[in-house]
Amino acid sequence: SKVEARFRHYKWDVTYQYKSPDCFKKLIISINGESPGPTIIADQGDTIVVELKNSLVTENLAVHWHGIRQIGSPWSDGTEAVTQCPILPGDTFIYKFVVDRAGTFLYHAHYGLQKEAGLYGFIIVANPPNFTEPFTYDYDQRIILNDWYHKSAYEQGTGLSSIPFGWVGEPQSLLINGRGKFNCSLPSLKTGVCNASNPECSPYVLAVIPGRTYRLRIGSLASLSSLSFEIEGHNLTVVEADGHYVEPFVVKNIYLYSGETYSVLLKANQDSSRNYWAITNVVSRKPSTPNALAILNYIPNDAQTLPPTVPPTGPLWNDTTARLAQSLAIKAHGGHIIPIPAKADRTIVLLNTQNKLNGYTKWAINNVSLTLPHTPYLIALKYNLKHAFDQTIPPDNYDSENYDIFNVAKNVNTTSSSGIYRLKFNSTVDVILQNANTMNANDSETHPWHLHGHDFWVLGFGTGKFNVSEDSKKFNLVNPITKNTVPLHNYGWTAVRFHANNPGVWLFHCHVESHFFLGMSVVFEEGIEKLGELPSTILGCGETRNHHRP
Ligand SMILES: O=C1O[C@H]([C@@H](O)CO)C(O)=C1O
Repeated sequence: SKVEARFRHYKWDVTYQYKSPDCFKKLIISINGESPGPTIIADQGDTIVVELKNSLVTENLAVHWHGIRQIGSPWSDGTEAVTQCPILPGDTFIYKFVVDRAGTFLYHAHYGLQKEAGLYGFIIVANPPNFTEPFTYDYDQRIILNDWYHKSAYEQGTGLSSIPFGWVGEPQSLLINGRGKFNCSLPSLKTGVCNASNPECSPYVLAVIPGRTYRLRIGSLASLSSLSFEIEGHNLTVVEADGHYVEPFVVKNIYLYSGETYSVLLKANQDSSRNYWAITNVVSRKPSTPNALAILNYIPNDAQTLPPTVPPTGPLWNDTTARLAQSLAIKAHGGHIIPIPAKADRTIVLLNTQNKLNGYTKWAINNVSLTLPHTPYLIALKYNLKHAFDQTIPPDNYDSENYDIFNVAKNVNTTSSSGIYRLKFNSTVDVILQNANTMNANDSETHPWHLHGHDFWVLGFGTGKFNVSEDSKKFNLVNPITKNTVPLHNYGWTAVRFHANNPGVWLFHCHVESHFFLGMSVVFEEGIEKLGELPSTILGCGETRNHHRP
């Protein structure tokens, strides 16, 4: 039984609204009044059409479809300054793309720091009807995790771009399916801004039927935090990661880095006379953000009845070993291994550093902090607008002999550039992400790296400085998982391989929103000459104004 590929049409109006997701009232960015936004539910092969109206009044907008490769539609990737001009206030932009693979994906704003303000959601793509998944379940549920700030995206962006540096700080709360709990009884709060009994911030309730198995699709779109998620008294069996089947493994808690998705199986096999806590907590950074709680409600108990127990506190924030172990445990499911090319045509080593530039704080890759151009790369490359961005090609390596990744660099100054990496079309590329100390002594952060336009094979993770001859021998070429987002653990390295076979221009960046904003990104181009005419709707800014716009 073959189902005809369909068009799925969405009409989204993006507006600011006053909402209290963690009981604290602030302006958030909504889609049709909602945050998290509506879930896109489609079948593999469907064409998604999103008519996106920017009703933010005074702000530009762009939306990225995270994990969708955009094969044949690189202009729909939604990356402002890379694949399109920003959508101006009052304008409507039409995103049109095919969801070519089944799995769990995300979407979120990709202009400035707007993801932080609440524009995010799920994309769930179902398999064809004759396809058998390597596991079974009774019900399919979704959990989207986020961290939450009370300052506006505008205020945060301005702080990050100022001298002295205005760091965004730790988030005020965490949200499970858009609900968290800020402490409204703090004496410093003005009356009326925080209301602990506002129904908008009542905990999310996951109702389960005793004995049944639930597939929980969990995704994180945190702006800063690495998270752990667990359900009191229940194991979780990990079965999918970033839209690929995983050789199942059982965990008590699952770590999620911003931009990752997982499916886990939850069996409702505990004491059905009571409810249980679900919690998410911050890991990797010293937490000063309260955990978010949700309720696992065994039907027919009252959903509002709080579990009789003290909520679990989650794993220790500084247990790097446990987090590395979970990264290493994720392998492609035996029946779903995507064959990996035996070797790479090119290896790019990317050193991640925190730096200064003329007194500003930046993040840099191989001592280059990316500045996004005013003319999107895709358009500049297609129309050969050579002045639109820096033609200097960034380095494939750093001075690894002389760089001490365990200490603050002697000279923390960096450079900035809008230069990009040009990849040979159809070549196989290895990227070694190398972490280092920040500008603070004894400090190295976790960075979730996300690649647009591709999935990559995860070759390996390690601690310390990557050693080419030793560590590359240990790459997993047997059953590596394919993903689009992967953590770079503190003081460690992460190696990935991808096939540069998707004509377009693609960001590869740290998914910590403020780090990307501060330049922690590179840009890959491949096969631009293979692209036909660009849609005129992506034009209109920078040097593209000279090209025809209807
Ligand atoms: O970019 C960052 O800046 C701060 C801190 O290093 C300086 O205040 C922090 O934790 C980051 O991730």
